[in-house]
Amino acid sequence: MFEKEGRRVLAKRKTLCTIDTKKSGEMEGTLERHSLLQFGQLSNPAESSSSELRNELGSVDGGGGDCGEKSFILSQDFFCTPDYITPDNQNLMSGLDNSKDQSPCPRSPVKLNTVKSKRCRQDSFTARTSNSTWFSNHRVDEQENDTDEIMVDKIQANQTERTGYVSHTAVALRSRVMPPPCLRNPYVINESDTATDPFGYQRSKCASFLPASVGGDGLSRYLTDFHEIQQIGAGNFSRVFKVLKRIDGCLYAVKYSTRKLYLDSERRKAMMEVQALAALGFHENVVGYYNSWFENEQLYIQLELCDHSLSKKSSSLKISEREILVIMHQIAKALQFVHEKGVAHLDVKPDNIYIKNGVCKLGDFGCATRLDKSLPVEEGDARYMPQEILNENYENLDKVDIFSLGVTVYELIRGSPLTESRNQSLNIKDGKLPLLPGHSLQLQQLLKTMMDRDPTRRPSAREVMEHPMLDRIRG
Ligand SMILES: Nc1ncnc2c1ncn2[C@@H]1O[C@H](COP(=O)(O)OP(=O)(O)OP(=O)(O)O)[C@@H](O)[C@H]1O
Ligand SMILES: [Mg+2]
Repeated sequence: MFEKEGRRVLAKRKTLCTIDTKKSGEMEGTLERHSLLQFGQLSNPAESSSSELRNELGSVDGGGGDCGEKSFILSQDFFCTPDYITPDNQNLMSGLDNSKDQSPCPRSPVKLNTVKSKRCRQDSFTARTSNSTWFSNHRVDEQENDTDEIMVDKIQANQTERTGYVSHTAVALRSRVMPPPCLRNPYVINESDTATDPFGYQRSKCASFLPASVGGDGLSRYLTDFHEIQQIGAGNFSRVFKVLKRIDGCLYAVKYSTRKLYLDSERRKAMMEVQALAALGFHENVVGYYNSWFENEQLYIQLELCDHSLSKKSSSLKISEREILVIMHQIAKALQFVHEKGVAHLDVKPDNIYIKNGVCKLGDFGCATRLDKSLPVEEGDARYMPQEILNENYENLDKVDIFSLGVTVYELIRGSPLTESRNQSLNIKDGKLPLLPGHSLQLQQLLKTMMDRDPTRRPSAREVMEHPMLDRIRG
């Protein structure tokens, strides 16, 4: 039944596309060109008019990236959004309140049609489940197209019955018409959430089905929704890009896995990062999370865009004690928030602390786990890990983060990255810090306790935050 209805949506999509192509006008020409570019159907995208557009856009976005879609991006004007900013103080919950702004946007019939046809294609399953009247109203138009498609379905069903084999095409087709699975988020600790969750049943029912090939048909959500500006970072497993979201005209960071995640188990593991971010919610010192999706066997994560990571700052400039205290205070605040939610980060280090407008944000939740040890533990960068975790003692995971914050601050004071050297690492893991000339004894003493070999003697995140030495920056 799902296949049939999905087929109807596809057929409807075809109908809408036909209507679109019959219309003429400047915007339509631009969009058509845009989609040709996107699907690689223009033989030479660098040619005349498109290179003109690229030049103009280059002056808007700072010159980075390939931008052959100037008119398309300028079409953001239709949506009444500010240009080229990442929303500040993005409280995701309050962001949902539409009641405040009732001002209407200018309408463009051509634009609306185009969006509608795209929507039908991408959100076919959502439309099917959420708007059954839409389907009943359009049944007649689609019956002709359905006939062929139902035949294909029948043949496929017969084949499956006979051989037990499900063809690749059938799986791909099903992944387009079945709703994506609802997964239980292991980082959400409030039991009552699951009790009242209307999707609880489906969650367990389809938890083993994680399609990761959406976009394999040539439709890329990343390219459709975002204009890539430039690469801003790379980790062991991912690349991070500064992007402009076409529909809201704001800048974001999009991180995607460099490795293809073919196995269900690999995808589940990668998803833990977004599940942790989603469960944590908004905090000014935690990098903001907006969205995530699988495409082409890769996980894409849309994040708040920050200016740079702390490692860049630490290697280029000497940091004053006051700045050190501010960083320590803000990351301790982030850790207190994270720990209070029952989560440990387990990869605190300068690379994973980002700065935005002078505010520190803890990022990269790829190793985040539950404090109650109900999830597997995968420790982060060994240079910042205390001895107990290397001995697989997971009793005080929150104190692992405190140790790593101590090492991070020590590295910032040193002004050069820690090496993998065994001696250096042994001294640090034993809490043996060399004297740090030019820095107060009080700070050095606090660092020593944060890096104590015994995790129970390390202060909690709250104790670090409320340490009297930090009064200097609070006042
Ligand atoms: N939201 C962001 N804003 C700005 N830069 C970012 C953002 N997210 C990541 N980066 C940059 O990209 C780099 C790599 O990101 P990230 O640490 O999340 O990737 P990773 O592959 O998980 O890393 P790791 O190698 O630590 O496991 C960061 O060090 C940072 O410089
Ligand atoms: Mg990282």
